[in-house]
Amino acid sequence: KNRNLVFPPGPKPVPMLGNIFDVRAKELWLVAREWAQQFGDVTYLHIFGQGLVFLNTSKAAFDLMERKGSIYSDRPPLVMVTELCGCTDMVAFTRYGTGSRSQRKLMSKALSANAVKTYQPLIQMDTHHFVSSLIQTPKDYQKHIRRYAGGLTLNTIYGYRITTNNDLFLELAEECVDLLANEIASTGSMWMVDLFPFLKHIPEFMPGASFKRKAKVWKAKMEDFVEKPWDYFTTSLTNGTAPPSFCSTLIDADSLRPTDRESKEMKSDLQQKIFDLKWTANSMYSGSIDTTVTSIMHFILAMALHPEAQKMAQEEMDRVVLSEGRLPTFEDRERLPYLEALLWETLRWGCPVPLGLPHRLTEDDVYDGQFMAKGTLVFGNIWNILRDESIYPSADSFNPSRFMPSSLAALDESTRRKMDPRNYVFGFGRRVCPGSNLVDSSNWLMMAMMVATCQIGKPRDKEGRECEPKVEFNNSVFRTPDVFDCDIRPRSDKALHLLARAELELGA
Ligand code: HEM
Repeated sequence: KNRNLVFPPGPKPVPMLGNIFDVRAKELWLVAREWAQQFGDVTYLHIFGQGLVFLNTSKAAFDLMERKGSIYSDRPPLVMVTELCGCTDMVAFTRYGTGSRSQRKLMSKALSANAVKTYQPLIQMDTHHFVSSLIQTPKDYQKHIRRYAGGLTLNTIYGYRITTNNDLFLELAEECVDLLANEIASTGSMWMVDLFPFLKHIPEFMPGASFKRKAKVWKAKMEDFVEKPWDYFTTSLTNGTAPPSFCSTLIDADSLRPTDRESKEMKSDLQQKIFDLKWTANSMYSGSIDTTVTSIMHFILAMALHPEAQKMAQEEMDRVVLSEGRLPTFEDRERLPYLEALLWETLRWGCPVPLGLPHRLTEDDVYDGQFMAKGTLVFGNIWNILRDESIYPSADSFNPSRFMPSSLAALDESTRRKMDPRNYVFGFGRRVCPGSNLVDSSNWLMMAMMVATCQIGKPRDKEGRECEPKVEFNNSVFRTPDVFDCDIRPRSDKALHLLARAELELGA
């Protein structure tokens, strides 16, 4: 409409196809950072005319996704994820409107800072169990982390207790979350059917319709992922054996057995409530597993690669907590500033979801004289923001001291506020991650317990010499390291003794 308006700058597209050859499925954030360095605050690309925008600075991300939240909060209408694989009502994919709002309301209730306090005993028990298993079989560290992450959510959400690393619900969840992140809704590779929705009508047997055959298999898995834990919950609720959980606080057994006394409207309200609850529960479950696993793996990696940071955290822990003959609890948080700094730096350095999830623009917009069309997919370039040298000098290095009160005190208030990585790692605006309070608590205790009881180092060769671990990232949405070699052992007999005693006390 206005010929003076230009799109934001970006890599040169080829005719018709656009930037299809610039966008890659794995570690797209590395290329997105190079674009940020070349093109500035905002990068624009298109694939077959579908606009993609990367907001490369905290200012651009807040100006648009926060301040203009009413038009930057939709999600893309992905045909493959929603219509073909049946995930329309998973919160991360819900369109902006009443559906996503009512589910988010339920989640903010369940995951508010106050509500999370009520989960602390459970978090404590699962964390102790995790650390004990880690010390017993350190080589299986990734399996233990997965069990911890899945177990904690299954327990808090459905009241389901995992008893083995091969639990069926856990395996199903892992498979489905992996499919979602790396196949069905992978950030860097789009399905043709998402760009050309009419393709969904191609019959399954036709050449080129392999996506439909895949979707059929995946849809069945996704149904199990949503229904099976829910069935477990409703059965235990009607049997009267359900322990307290997110679901049990929001619905009672009588509501699951509607009688003839209820009017049609009451029945349909109830059905809607059950539907919302079932999908909200699944959304929290699916949203928490890979992100939690990723952030804990980053911590183990950081400790293996940076012994000086581990030593400082251990010295603080010994002085403040272990000297009192006990292990850390949530009450110690204020008195452990280095551990706090370690938590922040691990989130910043590791950056579990480097490009967040795409937001969809619902009206044409102009930012700094640059035009963005309705329908553009907008990514907060969290990776680039957390490596901004003006906020985090020597941004590629792991340096928790940058967040110590003494370093922060030397900065002005606005820079201090800007530095907190929790402003960015959980995304932006009205779709910001609802799990941040839970992560803040559970990751803190996890790190505190590992610092108190474990010695984490680089792997050793046959002669016992330290060697560099091979670290690779092969994911598309989450920055999860592939399993890497490392050396994890108990810190001391004292730590082992305290752990055994605490486990007895907690009944973990
Ligand atoms: C270190 C851990 C975590 C990180 C770094 C993280 C990060 C994120 C990010 C970047 C987003 C996208 C936000 C946006 O679109 O702007 C997101 C969305 C989401 N997260 Fe998390 N998350 C974590 C843990 C969790 C946990 C523990 C839960 C649940 C208990 C959870 C549930 C969700 C859900 C349901 C969404 C979709 C929200 C929506 O679309 O409205 N996340 N998360």
